[in-house]
Amino acid sequence: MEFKRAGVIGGGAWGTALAQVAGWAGLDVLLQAREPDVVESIRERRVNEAFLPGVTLDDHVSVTTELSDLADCDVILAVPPAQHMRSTLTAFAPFHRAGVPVVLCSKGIERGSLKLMTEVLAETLPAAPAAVLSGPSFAGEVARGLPSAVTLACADEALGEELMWTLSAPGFRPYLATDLIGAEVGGAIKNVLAIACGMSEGKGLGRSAHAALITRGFAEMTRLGVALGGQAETVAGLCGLGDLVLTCSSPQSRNMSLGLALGQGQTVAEALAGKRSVAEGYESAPAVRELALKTGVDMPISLAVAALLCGETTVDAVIDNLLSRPLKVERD
Ligand SMILES: NC(=O)c1ccc[n+]([C@@H]2O[C@H](COP(=O)([O-])OP(=O)(O)OC[C@H]3O[C@@H](n4cnc5c(N)ncnc54)[C@H](O)[C@@H]3O)[C@@H](O)[C@H]2O)c1
Ligand SMILES: O=P(O)(O)OC[C@H](O)CO
Repeated sequence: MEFKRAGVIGGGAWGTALAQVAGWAGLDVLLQAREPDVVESIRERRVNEAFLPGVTLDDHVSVTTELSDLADCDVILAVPPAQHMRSTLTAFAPFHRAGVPVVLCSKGIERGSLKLMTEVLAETLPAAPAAVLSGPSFAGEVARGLPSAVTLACADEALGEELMWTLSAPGFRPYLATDLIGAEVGGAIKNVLAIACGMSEGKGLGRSAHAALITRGFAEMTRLGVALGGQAETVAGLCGLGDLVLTCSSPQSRNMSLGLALGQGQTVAEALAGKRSVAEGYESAPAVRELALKTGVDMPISLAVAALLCGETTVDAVIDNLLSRPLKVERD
């Protein structure tokens, strides 16, 4: 099947960057944004000034506020914040045609249900073949054409291959996988771990602590991925380890910069005040904690971040607790 018209749901930074990539790939792209100011700024100035300033959009990209306008698209990229995925897909359901694939591009775990985005998709658009696009990719870099590589996971290998070619563009390289769970878990957990790395940076704990957090955090995301039915090899790819390294290494990351602010002494409310953009680690951390407790997976760093974000502890107590855990073998 050849895809010609892509609908992108979610006019935040990443939805806009992916619309840009799809436009470069030669697709006719319709970007759906909720905010009238976003639609106006793209229509009039070809720039999403609210969420992706400074990037002029490709001529193949047009914009709408209406989900119904995406009814004739032959592939959909779903890019709302993870906590709004269910309501967004439910609103889109009347306009979805059976068999039109949905590529899930958001990173998070739904609070309350503790579900992955593929589970949310299966419940809201059961006739949609699912794919997951996830990996180390800052929207601003991707939308400017800087090189990046991501995992594109799809259980149907032929469809996955078609989507891989469809969504590849100069500088944007999707790598194929079939393990959707592994791809999703990596993207969701790295956001929580990036908050921990930011805190460590903000407290001035040094590069050694940073490397230890990344490595032990990677062990946490791998354990959870495997417990949920994913493969350790997938988590070790771009969607897991790759994204963990990126997100934990740059204050360009909203999650890492939230952690930095907390490490420097701001409260959660102060650090999030006035932000229009999403820090998915903050949103998903309580669900990650519940999921770890439910599955019996040992995730001390993620649990500590969740406790801090929920106001149950302090940065200093988190550090003390992590450093006083019993010593153990490295590989368990
Ligand atoms: N920004 C990046 O570099 C990047 C890269 C890869 C993946 N992602 C993922 O993409 C997803 C979207 O992030 P983003 O960076 O594009 O967002 P953003 O922070 O740039 O913008 C916030 C988005 O939230 C939407 N929103 C707010 N309230 C909503 C509601 N009630 N219902 C539906 N949508 C609502 C806004 O319309 C806007 O699109 C996240 O899961 C994020 O982890 C982001
Ligand atoms: O800014 P963040 O922390 O949401 O990270 C953006 C992307 O997920 C990086 O791959």
